[in-house]
Amino acid sequence: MPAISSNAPEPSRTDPALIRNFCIIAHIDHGKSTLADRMLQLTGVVEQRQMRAQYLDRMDIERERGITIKSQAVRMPWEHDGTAHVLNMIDTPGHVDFTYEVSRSLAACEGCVLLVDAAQGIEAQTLANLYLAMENDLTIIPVLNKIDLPAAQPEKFAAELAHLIGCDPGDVLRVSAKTGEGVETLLDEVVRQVPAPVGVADAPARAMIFDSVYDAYRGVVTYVKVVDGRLGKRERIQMMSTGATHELLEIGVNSPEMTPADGLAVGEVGYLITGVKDVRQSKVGDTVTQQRNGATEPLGGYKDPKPMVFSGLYPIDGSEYPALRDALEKLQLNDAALVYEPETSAALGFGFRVGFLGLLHLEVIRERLEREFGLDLIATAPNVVYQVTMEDRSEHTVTNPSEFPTGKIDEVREPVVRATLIAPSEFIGAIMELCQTRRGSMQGMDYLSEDRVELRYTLPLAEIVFDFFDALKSKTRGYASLDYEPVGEEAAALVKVDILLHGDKVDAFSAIVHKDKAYAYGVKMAAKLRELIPRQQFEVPIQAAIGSRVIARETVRAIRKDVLSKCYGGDISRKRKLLEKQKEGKKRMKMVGRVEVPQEAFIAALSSDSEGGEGKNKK
Ligand SMILES: Nc1nc2c(ncn2[C@@H]2O[C@H](COP(=O)(O)OP(=O)(O)OP(=O)(O)O)[C@@H](O)[C@H]2O)c(=O)[nH]1
Repeated sequence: MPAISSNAPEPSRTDPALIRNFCIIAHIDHGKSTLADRMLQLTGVVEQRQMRAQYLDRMDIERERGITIKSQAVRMPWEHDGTAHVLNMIDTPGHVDFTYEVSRSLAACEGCVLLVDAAQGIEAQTLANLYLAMENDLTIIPVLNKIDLPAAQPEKFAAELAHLIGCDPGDVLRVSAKTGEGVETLLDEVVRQVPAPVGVADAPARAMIFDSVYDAYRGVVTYVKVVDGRLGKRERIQMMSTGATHELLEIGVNSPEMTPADGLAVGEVGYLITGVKDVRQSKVGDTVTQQRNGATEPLGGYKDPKPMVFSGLYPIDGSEYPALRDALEKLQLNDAALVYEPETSAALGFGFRVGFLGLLHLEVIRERLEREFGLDLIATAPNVVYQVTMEDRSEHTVTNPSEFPTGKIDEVREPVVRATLIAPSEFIGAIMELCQTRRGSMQGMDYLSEDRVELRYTLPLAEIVFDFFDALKSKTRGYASLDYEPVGEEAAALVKVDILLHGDKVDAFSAIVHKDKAYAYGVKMAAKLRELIPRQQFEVPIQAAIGSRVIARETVRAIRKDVLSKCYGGDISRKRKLLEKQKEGKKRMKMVGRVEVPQEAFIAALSSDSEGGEGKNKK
């Protein structure tokens, strides 16, 4: 186990003036992990020979145990001008779904490395992360990566970056995370440019939680940055948002293995273990203090993560319902943002309505449920949260379209996002057209360089969650990048469309849509179901309706399926066998009023694969 290298001061005895806390922010694939690996190697935290093996081993363990044990913050020694410094490199979750968590991680740093691929230039996530870093007043070190690539255009993109953050193109560092070129200079610049943390050493301890992960063996591991005072081992600590107290079983730093220490002092970054089993008891953004003579004022704002997107999750095999409940419970131990409650649907049986931070979060959870827990699931179309004000001024929060209130509605509000799209300028028209059809309103447009452009839109979140990204990729041949952040709610002309089979509502297909799109939705769903529902012994009308007004109709014609028709003659046992067989088949049928529908039909109708068209992924 690599110990903290001998030239680095011990935790809790480090002079804050020698500490530098920084993170690397980048668009996906611009080389953040590779650069981090190179830094670990150069600072001697991981030996050259072990580098590859070590990281692959780790991933195996992660896979086997199904947990994330990747270090959230690594302590590295670095000598600059003959003085031993401590660099804490803090990892940030890269995606917009986890913006709150990103901003907490950034709040634990004083500076950041803004890494941009020298062959690609600035992308949407680069900007989103940059803005967060600016909000947190971080010192920004602009760096171009992959300068070894033949396709690299360092001059062009250095100018782009310099223009964006307002510096001289000559100040943009150039590195190759792959070959290691320029990385030493970068580490020196981190020491030179990033300010040392400041805090009051003899005040009551205040430490900010910037991450907490669940480990099957050790319970919750909480990552903190100590802002004031000192946390010592075996102390009793208190979570300031809830007042809950815990004994500190272990305190230490990652270097990159967990290395226990006596304590953590001002400006230091490390981990705490208290034996709690549920990440919700150790929330990102909360402040930790001592129980005795603790601080009275928590650090900066603490927010509960708020689910933005909801979907119903149902086991395809109804007997897997308890397994699904157990699996969700387990995932929640490591994911404070995951919320769920039981729900029943006439069409799909017993399941859960699950709330997610965004579409990526939904996909990750769904995939984990299927892969790690072996569940076969059907998910209803994702929907956002609507606020409905009735004429009598009562307010309703709607997370499930089938629960949309009936009666006199005054106003329906939906969440809107501010989206940033970056693409080569030849695609401006295509992007504008797409945003237009998704009810977007343009806020501005800037040229990043002569042939690349940034477009800013506000868009209803509901228009983005479904297949916006896929449509964008296919219209721009994969060249556009997208990022967005919630910016509140807006009133819109929204209506609920119900789908009725033989006069009975099918809850799983109710949707809240803009009134201009209600007709198209109704026609599409009715046509889809007509294909999928087998003929019955009577005629089955399929209708789409807004309230009591029918907006589309299809009909499944009647058929009499007489299984005995071939059995003239009188073999009673044969007849019985056939009737038994027919009964078996009916077990997999769901009854909607009088209509029998095979569950497969619901599943097929809900899966977006059957849609085709622009929505499908052409990555
Ligand atoms: N040629 C070259 N390739 C690089 C360099 N840095 C990273 N790469 C490659 O770029 C790809 C993405 O690198 P990662 O380090 O995984 O990027 P990342 O930003 O961490 O990506 P995510 O973890 O997916 O967000 C990998 O195939 C790397 O090998 C570089 O300096 N030169």
